[in-house]
Amino acid sequence: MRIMIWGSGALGLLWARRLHNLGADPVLITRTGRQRDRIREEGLIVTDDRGDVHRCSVPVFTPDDRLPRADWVWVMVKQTALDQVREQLNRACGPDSEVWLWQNGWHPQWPFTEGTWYWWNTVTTEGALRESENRVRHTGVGSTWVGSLLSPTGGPELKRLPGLDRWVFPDPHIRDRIWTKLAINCVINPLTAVWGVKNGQLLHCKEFPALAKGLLREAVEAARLQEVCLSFDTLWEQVQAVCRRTALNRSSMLQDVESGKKTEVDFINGAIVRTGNKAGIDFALNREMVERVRDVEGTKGK
Ligand SMILES: NC(=O)C1=CN([C@@H]2O[C@H](COP(=O)(O)OP(=O)(O)OC[C@H]3O[C@@H](n4cnc5c(N)ncnc54)[C@H](OP(=O)(O)O)[C@@H]3O)[C@@H](O)[C@H]2O)C=CC1
Ligand SMILES: CC(C)(CO)C(=O)C(=O)O
Repeated sequence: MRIMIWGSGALGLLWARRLHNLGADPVLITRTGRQRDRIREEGLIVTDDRGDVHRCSVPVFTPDDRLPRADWVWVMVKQTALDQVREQLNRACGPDSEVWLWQNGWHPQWPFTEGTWYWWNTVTTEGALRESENRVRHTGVGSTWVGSLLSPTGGPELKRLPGLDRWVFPDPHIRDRIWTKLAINCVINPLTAVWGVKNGQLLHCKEFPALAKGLLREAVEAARLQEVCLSFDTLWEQVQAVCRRTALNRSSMLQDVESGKKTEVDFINGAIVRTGNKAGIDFALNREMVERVRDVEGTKGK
């Protein structure tokens, strides 16, 4: 069973070690030759959730190397790189390959259908932080769900990798789960990025409750347009719970802003705005978040 992890960032490095431990045959893909060579020379180093440090080595390539065929390709790049990777996948996918998409947010062309391969979407509540080219820290133990956006009964055969079912669960309603996470992210991510605060600090900001509830109301309405039924009250509870549980974390959007990278805002708040636009509705608060995050993107050095 060969699983190719396309994208050697936080999630990719975390899962490479986990798959290695499960006895799978993981292969990592890095964007740059520099990261590939570093992982080849030094291995990858994972600090687990208890603070113990583990080292392991796995085969690693760049997309331009000659790639082995993979049974499953786990695409673990940000949404901002997904279109580029999509065009490169035939370098590793055969007719029977299955592609798992691990991104937060909603891509405007989902569900993907190109190629002969199956496309699966996942949602994960794991937390991982990349500390260097070959080092990652497991910051939060969570679970992962996988399913098909096209058919509730579709999904990968998880038994192909014994032990995987400890972390990954089939979900016939993966669209609902994606939109639930997107709704939570549409509040926490832009506000932490724009105000420059950690997740827990949001709860102490005076403007937070009104703004968060306004963003959530729009998210619930957008989800309805995507045929997903979300409960506003449940989401508001979940947002506050995530802020408390991850109080000391810098959201992924804040981290991207701080390191001068493009954020995933177009696929989170932007997905809500686009869904509204198609129905002739202006989701003004989410639109404002897209604009405000774009304003701070690129203002900090790399
Ligand atoms: N980290 C987490 O805890 C969680 C992340 N997610 C989601 O998972 C996705 C991945 O997140 P995360 O791992 O944190 O992101 P990272 O930015 O840490 O990693 C993404 C990796 O993709 C690489 N990459 C970009 N373009 C290519 C390419 N063309 N070919 C190969 N590799 C490429 C980047 O390389 P380079 O650095 O060289 O640009 C980087 O190493 C995101 O959508 C995120 O929202 C979801 C839940 C939790
Ligand atoms: C849940 C949250 C907000 C945790 O930081 C997250 O998913 C992110 O940072 O992208």
